[in-house]
Amino acid sequence: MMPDPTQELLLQVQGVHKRFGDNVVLAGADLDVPRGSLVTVMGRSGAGKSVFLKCLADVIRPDEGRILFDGKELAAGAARADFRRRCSFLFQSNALFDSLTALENVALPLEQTLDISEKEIRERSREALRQLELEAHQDRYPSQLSGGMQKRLALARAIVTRPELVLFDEPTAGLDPLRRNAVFVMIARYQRQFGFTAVVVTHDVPEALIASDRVALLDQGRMHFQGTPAQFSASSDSVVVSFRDNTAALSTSLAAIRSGALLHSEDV
Ligand SMILES: Nc1ncnc2c1ncn2[C@@H]1O[C@H](COP(=O)(O)OP(=O)(O)OP(=O)(O)O)[C@@H](O)[C@H]1O
Repeated sequence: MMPDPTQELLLQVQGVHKRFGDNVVLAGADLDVPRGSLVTVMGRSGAGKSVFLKCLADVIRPDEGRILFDGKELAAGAARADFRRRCSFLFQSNALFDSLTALENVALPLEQTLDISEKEIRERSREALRQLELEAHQDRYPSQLSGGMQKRLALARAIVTRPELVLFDEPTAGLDPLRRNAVFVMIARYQRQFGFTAVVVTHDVPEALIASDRVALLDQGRMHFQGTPAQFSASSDSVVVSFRDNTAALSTSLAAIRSGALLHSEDV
C-alpha cells in the first residue's frame, strides 16, 4: 500500500534485517509512520514485532537497513542522540520503580535527560500526573495502584519529556478483553490530546483496528501489508485474510468497544 505522499513522515523504516544465529527474524521490514498518527504493527506470536520495535527504540541494532527519524538516518551519532531526546518507549511490563512514589517515577526521565531546575521538574511531573488523572495518587507507590493506574503512570512517565514519538510494546499483554479495549482507547485518546506520534505492536487485532490511523502486518520478516484499518478489513490478500480469520474470535470485544462503554480512563 502506498503512503499518502502529502503526509509528512516522522519515521521511515527501510529494509531492516535482523537475525539471531540461524533465526532470521526481520528480512527487509519497511514501515512509514506519518507525523501525528497512531500506527499499529500486528503479527502472529513470534513474528518479530518486539524485535522490530526494539530496533526502532535503538535497543537492538539491525544487521541491515535504514531508520530515518524526521528525515535523518539514525546511524549517525548526532541524529541518534537527538532521537533519544525526542522519543520514549513504553515497556510491556510498565517498568515502574517500586521503591519510588508515583511522582518520583514520573520525575525520573526529566532528571536524567533534561537540564532543568528541581522546581520545574516537580511542576512538570505534577502536570503529567494531573493530565493522566493521577494527581491524587502522587505519593503512592506503584504496588498501591490498580493495574490500570500503573499503566497510566507508565504513560505519564513516557510523556513527561514531551516526546514526539512514543513506542508501545504490547501495551495490552496479559489483560482481559475489556481492559484491552480500555487501554487502546486510552492510548488513542492521549495520543490525540498530546499530539505525539505513536507506534504500537500488538496481537490484539480488533482493538488495533478501532484505535489506529494505520496498521501494518508483519509476516515472514516483512511488512506484508501497510494501510488504513478500512483497507485492512477489506483486503482480499490471502495472508491478510488468514490473519483476520484467526483473530475473528475476538469480535465480541470489538462490539464492546463500539458500544462506547469504555471511553473513560477510570475503566482501565
Ligand atoms: N535477544 C534475542 N536473542 C535471540 N533471539 C531472540 C531475541 N529476541 C527475540 N528473539 C527471537 O526472535 C523471534 C521473534 O520474537 P519477538 O519477541 O519479536 O516476537 P513477537 O512477534 O513480538 O511475539 P509475541 O507476540 O509472542 O510477543 C523469536 O523467535 C525469538 O525467539
